[in-house]
Amino acid sequence: MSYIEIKNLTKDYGHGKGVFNLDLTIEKGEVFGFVGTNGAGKTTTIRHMMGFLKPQSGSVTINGKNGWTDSAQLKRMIGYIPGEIAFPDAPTGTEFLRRQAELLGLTDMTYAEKVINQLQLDPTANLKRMSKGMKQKTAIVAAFMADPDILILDEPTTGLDPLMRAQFVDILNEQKNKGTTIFMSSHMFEEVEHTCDKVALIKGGKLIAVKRTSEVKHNENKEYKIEFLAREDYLRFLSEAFTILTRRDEQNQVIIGINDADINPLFRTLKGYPIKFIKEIKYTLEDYFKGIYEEDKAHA
Ligand SMILES: Nc1ncnc2c1ncn2[C@@H]1O[C@H](COP(=O)(O)OP(=O)(O)OP(=O)(O)O)[C@@H](O)[C@H]1O
Repeated sequence: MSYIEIKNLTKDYGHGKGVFNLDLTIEKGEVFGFVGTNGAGKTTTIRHMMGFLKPQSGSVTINGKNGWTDSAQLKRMIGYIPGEIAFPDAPTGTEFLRRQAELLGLTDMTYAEKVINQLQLDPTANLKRMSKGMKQKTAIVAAFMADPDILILDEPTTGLDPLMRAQFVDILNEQKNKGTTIFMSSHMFEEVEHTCDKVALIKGGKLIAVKRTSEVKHNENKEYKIEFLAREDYLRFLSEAFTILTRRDEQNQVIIGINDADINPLFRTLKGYPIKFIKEIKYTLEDYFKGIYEEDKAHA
């Protein structure tokens, strides 16, 4: 049995909204990204995982425990960041975190303080007057402070500036190295591409595909952009035996598609050409899912 199992999960809000027959499995220690546009069903799925919603049909099981009937027990072992943060009434961030720690039976605040420092948060501020980013940072500290075995994070970087996003990725990676199982939603592929082991795409409440990020990174089909210094060289190259994907005549530029096995012949050929530059165009997770999306549309 997988560490987290979502089986046939359905919540039909009507008018095609909700989640439908969702199946997902997450292994212990895996970092799993859950991507979808606004309204795709990410929060609905996560709220079922946290036991805030009862499945209409299907189930969520985490570490052998039922997401609905064992939810009190599960909540104690999961660090959770909700999609919309609504803090209980507390005068300051510090007081809120103190109460959270008390609820969790946490006495050692060393790790909480480490995260506070990493995020450069001043928790002494009035909770109600905190900026969106500060609130988000406070929620991150609250979710991480007990150093839980599972983290369920609903768009955790909302409101964080790029520098703080990078800090957050560092904290995630520390957790990943410790073996924490992490499930995080996002509406951006680039955000999950470098942190997650696997990424799932949800659209209209249905699972479109799941992909291991290493497979995308190590894709053996590459694209290269090459720009030639002289027109005649550019024209001469067009008749070589390479797959030309795009021609940009006015810039003497081509984009070629090539398999790793043919890289050496390419560079041998290019020795006879004065080129301005050659650059690999990285194949991204977004490229992969765009392809799946298009196929899905074509079959719809
Ligand atoms: N209680 C509800 N009653 C009716 N419709 C709902 C309810 N909760 C959510 N929905 C609808 O279900 C769909 C999925 O919502 P959900 O919040 O899960 O999306 P999401 O992927 O988290 O989106 P976002 O990125 O905007 O947070 C949306 O169209 C939403 O309006």
